[in-house]
Order: sequence, then C-alpha cells, then structure tokens
Amino acid sequence: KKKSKNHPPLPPGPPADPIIGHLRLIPPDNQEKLFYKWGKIYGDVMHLHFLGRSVIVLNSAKAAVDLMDKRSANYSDRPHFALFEMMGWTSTITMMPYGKRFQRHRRMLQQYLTPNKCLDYQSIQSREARVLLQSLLDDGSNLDTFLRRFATAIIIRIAFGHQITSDDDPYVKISQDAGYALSNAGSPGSTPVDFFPLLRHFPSWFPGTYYAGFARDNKAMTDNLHEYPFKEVSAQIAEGTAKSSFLATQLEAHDRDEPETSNTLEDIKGAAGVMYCAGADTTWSSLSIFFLAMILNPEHQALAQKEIDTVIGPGRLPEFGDRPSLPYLECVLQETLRWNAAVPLGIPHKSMEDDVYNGMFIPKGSLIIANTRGITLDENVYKDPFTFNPSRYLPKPEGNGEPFPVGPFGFGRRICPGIHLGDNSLWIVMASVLATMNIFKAVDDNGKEITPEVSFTSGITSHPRPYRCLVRPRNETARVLVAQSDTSDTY
Ligand code: HEM
Repeated sequence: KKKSKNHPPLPPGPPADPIIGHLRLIPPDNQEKLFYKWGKIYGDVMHLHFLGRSVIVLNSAKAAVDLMDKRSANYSDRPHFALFEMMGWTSTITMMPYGKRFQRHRRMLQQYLTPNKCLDYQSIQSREARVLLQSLLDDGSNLDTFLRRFATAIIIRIAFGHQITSDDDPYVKISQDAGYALSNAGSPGSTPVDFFPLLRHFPSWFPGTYYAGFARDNKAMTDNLHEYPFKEVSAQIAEGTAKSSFLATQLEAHDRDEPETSNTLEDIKGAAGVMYCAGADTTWSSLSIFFLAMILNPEHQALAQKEIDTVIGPGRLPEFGDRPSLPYLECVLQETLRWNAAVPLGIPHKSMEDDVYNGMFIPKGSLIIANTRGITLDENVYKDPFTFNPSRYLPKPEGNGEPFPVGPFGFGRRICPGIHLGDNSLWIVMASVLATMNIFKAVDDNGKEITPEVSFTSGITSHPRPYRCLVRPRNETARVLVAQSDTSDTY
C-alpha cells in the first residue's frame, strides 16, 4: 500500500485471491493459452502475483522488444530456479543470474556459435540431413526417431566431436534422459519448490514435494550428462585423438591459459552440457512442428516444392548457398516458428530495478514472461493467426506483407546463442525433405486418412503430441538421388 502511493499503478490483471494471488488460477500445463486469453482482456502487459512475487506477462512483440531488447540492461536477470539447481544444473547459463559468471559463459558459447563459425558446421548439418533422408527412405513412418537423431547428432558432433552411428550410442541415451527430465520438471521457476525452497527438505509424502522428489531422482542423470563427455574428451586429448569440438577447444584453453583468466572445469562442463540440452530438443521439436504443418497444409508443401524445383531442379540436393534464392521456403521456415513456437513461454527473465512502462509500474525482481505463443498469435499483426500460411509474409498483392515472428529465439542479452546453428538445421532439413519427399497423412486399416490433432505437450520445450504420417520419395529420380547421396563425414 505504501508503495502504491509513490509509483504509477501496476499493469492490469485478473482478480486474484488474497495472499496466494493468482497461484490457484494458473493451470499446471500450457499456461501460454491462458495468458493469451487473458491478454485479450487485460492488454499486452499484464500483472499477476504469486505469494507477493510480481509476474509480468508480455503478449505483444512491441512490449517484449521495448522492455527485453531495448531495456535489456534491466531485464536480463533470471529468477532462482531452485528445482533445476536441485537436479544438478548449477553451472548452466540458462539458470544463471545476470553477472560476471553469466557473461563468461555467454562469451564461451557465443564465440563458438557466431554466424561465421556456423558456416564451418554446415557440412555436418548437410551430412546429417542426408542421413535423415536415407533413414526416411528406409522407413517413412518412423519420423520422430529420425528427427531426434538428426538434432542430437549435430549437437554431439559440434559440442563433443563425437559422431553418432547408432541409436544405442551412449550420447543418444544421455540426451533422451536429459530431454525426459527437462520436459517433466514442471514450468521453470514456477513449481512449489521454486516458491518454497524449504520444501526440498520435506519428506516425499508432504504436499507440494512431488517435483523435489523428481529432481532428486534425476540428479544422477544430470551429473552423467556433464561427466561422461568430459571424461571421454579428456581421454581423447591425452591420447591425441580428440576431434575438433567445443569441449576440446575449451579444455585445451583451460590447460593453456593462466588459472586467473581461464574458465574452471565446472564452467566448461556446464557450458558443454547446456549445448546438449538446449540445442537438441528445441531443434527436434521445431522440425516435428514443420512436418505436422506440411501434413495438414499440402497446398503450401506443393508451393515450396515448386519453388525448389524451379530454382534447383531434380539433379542435386539443396545446399546452403541456395537459401537466398528460395524466398517461399524462407516463409515456410518462419511460419513454422510462428504457428506454434517450440518454446512457447520462452524462459522467464527477471527485472533488476523498478521501472515504468507506458505509465505502468514494473517492480524490481518481477518475473518477466514473454508469451511467445501469444505474441505470434497477435491478431493486430497476423491475419487468421491460427492458420499456417507462409504466404502471409510475401509483399502485397501476393501476400499480406506481415512481419517475420519476433521471439521464438528469445530476447535481449538472453537471446538464444544457438540461433544461427538452430536456424541452419531447420533450413537444411526443410529444403532437403521438400526437394525429395512428399509428406502425407497416414491411413488407417480401412484406407482412411488420419488427420493429426494439433496438440502440444507442456514444458520449456513443447512438442507436438505423437502423430502419424507417411513420408515417401517424390519420384524415382528423387529416390535415386537420396539413396546415392554422400554421407561420409567430411568435417
Ligand atoms: C530451433 C532451435 C532453437 C530454438 C527455438 C531455441 C529457443 C530458445 C529460447 C526461446 C531461449 C530463451 C531465450 C531468452 O531467455 O530470452 C533459448 C535460450 C538458449 N538456447 Fe536456444 N533455441 C534453439 C536452438 C539452440 C541451439 C542449437 C543451442 C546451442 C547449441 C541453444 C542454446 C541455448 C542456450 C545456451 C540458451 C540460454 C541462454 C541464456 O540464458 O543466456 N539453443 N533458446
């Protein structure tokens, strides 16, 4: 009350319960949908509170850019993720407060993932895209396994210098375990343990301790994710057999640099581990969303194929150099990111100082949630936002001249450092698959087409719920092209 006399009003929000605030109103799953609905009533900057802690939800690109990009010096902190810390993610940039350690981690990752550096990784991505095509040729119904392997293989190769050759590879297993733990640990920063860290010391039968038990049970997995690659690559360096990789580069610098300037081993393990868990799941999910969109929108699939046929022809597979010549494919990629962003609520930021925006007070220490799903469905920007329509970006009169989506890779000083790598992975798969394959609805035992539901899991990364589809070569020329494509490792 005292504060409200001295500062402008808080942003509007729905009525809340005394003391616990909006806690009871927030569903455990798919919160982005409710925030989007509320945004239409209360506006694009909304205030909620959980037990006295302010939460600001941003539902428009303008508000998110104004605050998180333009005032990023104030909006780049992270809340305390007590649950993830319990699980062992203590040296992980994603969970780190803003400060010197965060900046060191950011530098390590960014230096390795600049647009220029990413040019070096394109041969890995092209190779893995060809492996994906050949797998689809063998078994066009096992898409999900192949997409996951594609996404994992690229990260493992770049982060640890290891090439995945089978689904039994220990790195694949570690990635699956990490994906499971991260997708089932509740919304980051919003589980009971995050609000009441003391709960971690309570017995498992005590109400609200479920996630604490989950974190304890999965800690060994997180430790393994950090220790296994470290031991493997350290041994390879000692033997002189280490391939070029993020981890090898960092470990060699650690041995070379003075202790005062070098990163600690814990920092290095944490930075390598985050590439693994932040890079694979997001890429896999985005590709799964692409296939879902293609099954449901054959007319856009056909338009993209026509463009590829005209520009590239049937004699070769697409290469990264073709990208500027394929504007419609670019629209398909952007529309995949917009239609159902794989990280629907981004990762919460935290404000560091009191602020005022458009006459509304944003208290220091507020949790800032950019509702990417809400932003990309904003009817003020996108006509028929729930419709998958890549043409919306084309200039008038062919399209609507709408802007590419803002936010699927986050904002400000926290924007995804893997944006160029991730974007390239999406592009090469979309281009290679559309050039050579048709993506169809699966059919049931009676020959009737099965239309997949557009439904998503809840978690930091949201995946389409399992759906069936059929992927077949477009013609004999495409089949031969894929079968004969070179999958040797040239990196
Ligand atoms: C299509 C693929 C990807 C999508 C959609 C995606 C999306 C995101 C989003 C929304 C954030 C939160 C940004 C924020 O807090 O504002 C993020 C953070 C992050 N991403 Fe990605 N990402 C992708 C691929 C990758 C890849 C390939 C890597 C690494 C190799 C990566 C590494 C990270 C890291 C380390 C962070 C935490 C940054 C920080 O806290 O400062 N991501 N990503």
